[in-house]
Amino acid sequence: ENIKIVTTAMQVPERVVTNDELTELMDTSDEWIYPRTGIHQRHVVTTENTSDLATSVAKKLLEQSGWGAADLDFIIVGTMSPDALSPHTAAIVQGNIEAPNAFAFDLNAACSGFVYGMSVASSFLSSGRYQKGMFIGAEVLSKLVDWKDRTVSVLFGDGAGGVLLEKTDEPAGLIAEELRSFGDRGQAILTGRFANKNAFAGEISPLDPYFHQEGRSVYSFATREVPKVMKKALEKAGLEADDVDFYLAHQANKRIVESMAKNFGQPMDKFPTNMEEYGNTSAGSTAILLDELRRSGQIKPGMKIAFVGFGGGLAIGVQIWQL
Ligand SMILES: O=C(O)C1CCN(c2ccc(-c3cc(CO)ccc3Cl)cn2)CC1
Repeated sequence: ENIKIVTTAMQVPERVVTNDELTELMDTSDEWIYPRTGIHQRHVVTTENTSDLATSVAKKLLEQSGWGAADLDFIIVGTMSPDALSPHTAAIVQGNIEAPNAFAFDLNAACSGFVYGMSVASSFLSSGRYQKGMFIGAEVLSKLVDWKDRTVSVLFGDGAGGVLLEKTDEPAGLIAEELRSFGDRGQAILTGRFANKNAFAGEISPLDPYFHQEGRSVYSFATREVPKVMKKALEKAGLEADDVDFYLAHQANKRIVESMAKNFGQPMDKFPTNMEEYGNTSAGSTAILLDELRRSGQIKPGMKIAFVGFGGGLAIGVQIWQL
């Protein structure tokens, strides 16, 4: 079954925080942050929560496509920073845009959330059970980091991006995917841990809920394991690296994206980056990049695009699409 990405949209909070502004909060500098990460600034919420960013994306998607909210069969939100466990963020969006025929749920695959979400959404459509769907990657990571911890708070940003998908007769759709998990290495990226406090467990030491990562081991995970998964997806697609027009990699770290491009012998302009502006927005990052490239006309129908997610879990997801 063929599937079309009908349109894309993004939403980032107004408030920009530059590396220089962070030096007022903690002992850091642009000279430390930028060379290691490629990040100059990030957008941070002031009043909005994850569902607000996602709702803005949803409204733009409907406006741009001419679809009515009642046309939607489902709304999936990929997030590791939901407003709450209940109601889940996708349900809040469904209520906000008044989409009576859409069932909604969140999925959490951390920074692979966009790819895993596109996999689930496209599978719903390929099954023939549903016709029109919305997938949004949305994060407010600023609530998960300790803003006194300069090793991680400088890496992340808030933002959301999404797509509308529908079945089509056109020769467009998912060509191949490879989704992998590495649960044995999960301790390398931690956040949002909360301790059990039931009346029967006796004294439990509280867990700190903040973001912690073993930068070096995640870095080597990303540079060693991700290329293997990309090669597997290309193999399944019967494609060579040169056949793909753009590789949209999770925007965690510019050095990692550069090493991927080098690994595949591709020019950097096939591995566009925008972490300079947004930092790492986890499940939002690939969707935001896709929207910017579609709006600038760099990504067009007929192209072959690879989405490459990697991060918390640890997990990796690669999908190759024919637009
Ligand atoms: O300390 C240093 O010199 C540097 C500072 C920057 N580093 C890293 C390492 C890993 C990540 C990362 C994080 C996530 C979590 O969403 C997902 C995916 C990745 Cl690849 C981001 N930055 C390496 C060490």
